[in-house]
Amino acid sequence: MTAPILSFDNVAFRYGDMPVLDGISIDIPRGAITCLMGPSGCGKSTLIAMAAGLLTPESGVLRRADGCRTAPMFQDPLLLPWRDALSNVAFGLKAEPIPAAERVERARTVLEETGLSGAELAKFPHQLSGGMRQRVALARALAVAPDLLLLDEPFRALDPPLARRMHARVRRVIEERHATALIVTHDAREAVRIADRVVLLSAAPGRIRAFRELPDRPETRTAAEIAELAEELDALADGELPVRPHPRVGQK
Ligand SMILES: Nc1ncnc2c1ncn2[C@@H]1O[C@H](COP(=O)(O)OP(=O)(O)OP(=O)(O)O)[C@@H](O)[C@H]1O
Repeated sequence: MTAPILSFDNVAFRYGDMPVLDGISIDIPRGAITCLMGPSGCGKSTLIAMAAGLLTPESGVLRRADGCRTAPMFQDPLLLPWRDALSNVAFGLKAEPIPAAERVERARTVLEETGLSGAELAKFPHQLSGGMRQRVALARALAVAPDLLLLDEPFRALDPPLARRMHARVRRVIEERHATALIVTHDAREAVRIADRVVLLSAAPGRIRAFRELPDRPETRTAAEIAELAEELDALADGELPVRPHPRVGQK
């Protein structure tokens, strides 16, 4: 068994005196997509920020594999307002040992794959729609060829056909590069369309409520299977199905 790329061991976190996460133990295995779901305010974004190294657990241990390149994307796309879409993505590649012209070409390719091209690439963040800004932020995360993608509701502002294209794009990145993704979503169908495994958190302070390893590869799931699995996840989240105990979530 290869070591997980990310591992939470009894992690707790609080803002001031408000507990936000408690007793979080999860292993995130390499080469898979894990979706994180749970009620609003249960600490999903906080968990992503900790995984990105921006917040430190109050207690417990959070381990990232040595040399792991992490690319986070937060709910509010943090784009540089004085750079256009192309330059925002190319700027994210600044640390790469490649010539500037190549950075721009790579940025253009990834943006085109997220459905942005032509005049849109020269638009500044304030000239882009919310969905376009989100795609620029997603392109920036994908462009750096990360080992670990941390995506907080990355498809929220996209129309359904575009969201499905982005699901396929993210999956391709994961499979081609044997990368890993931890993705927050509120949408059980979306989770089933993209994920290998789903972690459900309870209401605040977030604890792991349930874990579900999904059968087969997402792209082979039929519409009927997607509907059935999504219904099951919703029922688990609503407490309508018994939660099976697990020794350590996600351990294979
Ligand atoms: N910087 C902060 N300072 C204080 N409290 C915060 C801060 N960020 C988040 N919180 C609080 O921590 C709790 C968890 O927030 P978080 O954003 O992690 O939840 P979430 O599960 O991602 O929510 P949502 O699904 O609505 O995006 C919420 O009660 C929120 O108000």
